[in-house]
Amino acid sequence: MRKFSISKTTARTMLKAEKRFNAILQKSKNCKIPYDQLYSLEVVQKMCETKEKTNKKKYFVLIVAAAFLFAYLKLFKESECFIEMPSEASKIFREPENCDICTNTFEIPKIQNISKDDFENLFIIPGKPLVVTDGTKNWLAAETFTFDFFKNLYESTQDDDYSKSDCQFFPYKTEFQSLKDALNMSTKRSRLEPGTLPWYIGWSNCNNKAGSILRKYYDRPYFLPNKSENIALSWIFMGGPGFGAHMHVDNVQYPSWQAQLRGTKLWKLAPPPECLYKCRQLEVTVATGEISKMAPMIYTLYGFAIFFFVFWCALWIIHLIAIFYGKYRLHSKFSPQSAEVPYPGVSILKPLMGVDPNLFANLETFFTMNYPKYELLFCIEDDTDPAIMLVRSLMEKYPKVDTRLFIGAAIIGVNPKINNMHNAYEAALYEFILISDSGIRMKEDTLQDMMNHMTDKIALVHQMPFSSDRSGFAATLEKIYFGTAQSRIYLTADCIKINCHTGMSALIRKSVLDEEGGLKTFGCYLAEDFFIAKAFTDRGWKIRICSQPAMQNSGICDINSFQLRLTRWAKLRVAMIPFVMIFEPLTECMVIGGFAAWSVGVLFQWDSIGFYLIHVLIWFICDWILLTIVQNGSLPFNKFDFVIGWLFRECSGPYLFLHALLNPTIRWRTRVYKLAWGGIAQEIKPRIKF
Ligand SMILES: CCCCCCCC/C=C\CCCCCCCC(=O)N[C@@H](CO[C@@H]1OC[C@@H](O)[C@H](O)[C@H]1O)[C@H](O)/C=C/CCCCCCCCCCCCC
Ligand SMILES: O=c1ccn([C@@H]2O[C@H](COP(=O)(O)OP(=O)(O)O)[C@@H](O)[C@H]2O)c(=O)[nH]1
Repeated sequence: MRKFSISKTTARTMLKAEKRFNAILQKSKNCKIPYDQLYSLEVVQKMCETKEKTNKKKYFVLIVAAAFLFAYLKLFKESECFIEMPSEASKIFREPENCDICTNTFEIPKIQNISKDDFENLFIIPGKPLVVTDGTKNWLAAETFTFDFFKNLYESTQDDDYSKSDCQFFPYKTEFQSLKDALNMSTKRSRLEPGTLPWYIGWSNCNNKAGSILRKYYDRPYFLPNKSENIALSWIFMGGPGFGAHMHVDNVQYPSWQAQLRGTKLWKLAPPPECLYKCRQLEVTVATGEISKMAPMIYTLYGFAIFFFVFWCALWIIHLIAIFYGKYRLHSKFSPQSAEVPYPGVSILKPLMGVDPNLFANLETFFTMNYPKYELLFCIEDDTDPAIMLVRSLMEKYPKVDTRLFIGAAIIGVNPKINNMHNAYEAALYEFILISDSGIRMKEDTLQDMMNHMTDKIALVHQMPFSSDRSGFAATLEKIYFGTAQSRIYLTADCIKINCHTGMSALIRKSVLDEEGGLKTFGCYLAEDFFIAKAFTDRGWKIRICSQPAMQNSGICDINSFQLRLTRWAKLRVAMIPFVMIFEPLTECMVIGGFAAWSVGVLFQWDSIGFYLIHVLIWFICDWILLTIVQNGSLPFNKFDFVIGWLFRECSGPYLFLHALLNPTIRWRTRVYKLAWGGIAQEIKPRIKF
């Protein structure tokens, strides 16, 4: 039995009927009834009729479909596709772009004299845009192609097949229905005269006669590779400002170029939606005579991204050097020198100014040092300074310690610390000088440790600034700063032999300083420490840090004075070494993290926020490791205090540096100075009497 296209109910009925009919056939066979007699049955005749009718219907449908196909092919025989995709649907169903064509492209380069090979390799193959500024040299089109020229051209060539199906006309925002309509606008309007409606139109030329005339006025651009094909269809766009084409997709299969024959045109290239997070919008203004090819290139921003990324990598190397060098150099055990080679004598200069709550205890540590031969030379500028009383009481307490008190400063330069120490320096007995600031606390063996590092080629041994254990947030902050941000640079600089001597505690070979003219030579600088070390290294001597960090233990410990001190130091550094102005802020975790996060976004398309957070976390961990190395024992605060103190320091650091840059005058204790580039200081206000 044949099956027809039928509903389910009908199919079931037919199946039943078929079964019954088969049963009848079987019965008729069993009863030996011939088949031709069955045909006489009414039901069989009806069934045959239905089959014939159905066949006729089928033939009819086939004929109609063939007729439609024939008509369609006749009508649309020029179309490439059997069924055209509606233009809106083609945008939805277009294949996604490979974003490599626009990733890392921030600018459209303007180039001249480009070779065919360069054009092909640098722009065509990677699909990048460019503007060739000498693209239309020797063309007559720039002078010839005017509105009137096109009007005359099309009027004189109208009989050519002007209405070809591939002739396209874009009226944009104008009211024109066709090119003919547009070319018929008033002369005033065509010249964009004030008071007339603006216009901007574009069309593809499909007029063969007009095409061959047009081609006399321009050439194939010189930079197009020989093998590149030229499509005969030319597009012409003209009009005034403000009425240009809207943002659209040019669905062209080949790279295209556009010559700017008159005026200028702003091109905006937007990435397709699938590349929005990888590419950015580009803009370029193409001037008369320039040819632009659409696509981008890596430029200044890319250069910056590489710079920041490399700088960021260098900082991680500095982190590692500081950690490993700190572990190796700091707190190393030493064996005291044998009695046969006795320790040389040391004259210790203690410049004092005023009294703080810890001064007595700090000074006392100098009377109890385990060092065989030294003298203590206290220098106090002002004879009314209460520090005099304090020193005298210590001298009485430790009469066996060789101690002298120098009251009154020599005026040999602007640096008050040098002025204060000058008389004592001149009276010093020993071949080594220890300059030690008032807030420094010594351990019994600190001077031994310093002297142990004073080998033959070394003329200056200094202590890396750190701070003693004190309570309060300001003390925590100080310890975090000196044990992390400053130690990092200090240790790395010492490791790679860069001068970063801070003069709060420095053992100096006096003979070398005398060769430089003594302390007074450095009285013109506020940062005498830096210039002393520089003079030594210039003479071929080495400087190095000892294994014990300097324990600053001033009794004045508050956030404001700490920040003022850091700002003052920053001003000194900037004046002495101007490159610090740019590089120092970049050594800050939060600042370089931001730049590096941006860089990796540009260079590798990594997620900037995630990168930044990981950067801060690892930086934080490295700082914690370094701080524990510098402390070499349990810290006087817990991890939570460290987190708060560290965040405060890291966030305030860049601000303090900026503040230092914006306010270059320097206030140091009772005096105010200004610094010239190079570090020479000048006092600008008379001394303030407290
Ligand atoms: C790729 C890396 C580039 C690195 C750029 C480095 C920028 C510097 C960053 C941080 C600064 C930390 C510097 C270390 C300590 C400086 C402390 C300081 O400023 N001290 C000055 C003031 O000291 C007091 O001055 C008055 C005196 O009487 C007191 O007794 C002193 O305590 C001091 O004058 C300056 C000393 C030297 C400063 C040198 C700074 C340049 C450091 C460049 C190091 C580069 C290391 C690069 C590692 C790769
Ligand atoms: O006018 C001054 C300023 C400072 N000093 C001494 O110089 C050393 C460093 O001073 P300060 O601690 O103020 O400098 P900082 O370490 O903050 O740069 C200390 O011993 C001060 O007593 C001095 O003798 N006269």
